[in-house]
Amino acid sequence: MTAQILDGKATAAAIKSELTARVAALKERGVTPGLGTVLVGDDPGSQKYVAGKHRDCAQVGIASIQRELPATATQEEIEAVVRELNEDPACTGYIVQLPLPRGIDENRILELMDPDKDADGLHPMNLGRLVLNEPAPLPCTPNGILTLLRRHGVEIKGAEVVVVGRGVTIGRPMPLLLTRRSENATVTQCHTGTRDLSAHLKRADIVVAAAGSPHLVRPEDVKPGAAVLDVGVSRNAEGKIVGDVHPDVAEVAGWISPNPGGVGPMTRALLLVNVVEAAERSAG
Ligand SMILES: Nc1nc(=O)c2c([nH]1)NC[C@@H]1CN(c3ccc(C(=O)N[C@@H](CCC(=O)O)C(=O)O)cc3)C=[N+]21
Repeated sequence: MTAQILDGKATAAAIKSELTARVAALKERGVTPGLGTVLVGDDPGSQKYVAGKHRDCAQVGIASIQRELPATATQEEIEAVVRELNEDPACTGYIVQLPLPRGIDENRILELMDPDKDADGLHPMNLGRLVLNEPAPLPCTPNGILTLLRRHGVEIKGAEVVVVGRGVTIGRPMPLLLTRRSENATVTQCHTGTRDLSAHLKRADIVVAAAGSPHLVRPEDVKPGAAVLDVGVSRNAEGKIVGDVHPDVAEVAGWISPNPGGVGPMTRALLLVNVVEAAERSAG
């Protein structure tokens, strides 16, 4: 038996088609959602991700606002672009592509953003709202993972979930989403300081592998039938994506998210959801 696929590509396509109708309805009310992106430097990976986001926007009818700065841009120059997007009524939501070049204070840039235009859900105000159970744009990757599980009928309520990683975009917010009353999962967060990762993984009904450590999750550590989400993005010598989950895990797991084609497309789809929801709120 081999695991069933948590098909991020197909699920993202379904979400985008639902959004197309909501965007059309907004336009009839005179509001066009617009996604802004701020890209600093010329990292090919970042350029590719940002290009993908604008392609998604075009598909659902969201306007694109692209701002690019050279790798030599100063803190003040990046902040000026952020202030400009805060003021721009055509920009209903935006992201600052991370990471920013060395020497730039990333947190200061994020704090300067208008929290109501935060399409990533990573502004400190919105992370605070998440902790306080207040409505807020949700971090795209954790929300994408949750949506992927829900739409494949994987039971979250009561599940033992192990999150591997404690990064700001996935590891830290993921347990906050999973432990809401609406989800009711039980979460263990593991990280590089965890003494016995295998022991935790073996008990998990759902594994979210977001450590950025190639093939960290091995088949002998996975409970038969578990759902395993591979969020890791490392690259091998040929430039191909290597995930945090060993390919043989598919022989043991009940569900597995391919990588690519799993969590990545879902992250992009949930970004669009945040943009459309912000525009709907601003339309009243
Ligand atoms: N402010 C900010 N927000 C982000 O959401 C953000 C960021 N900065 N910095 C970088 C990471 C990375 N990230 C990805 C999103 C989609 C794919 C994706 O769709 N990947 C495709 C394949 C892409 C390929 O083949 O290279 C897939 O998994 O199928 C990948 C990576 C968003 N990030």
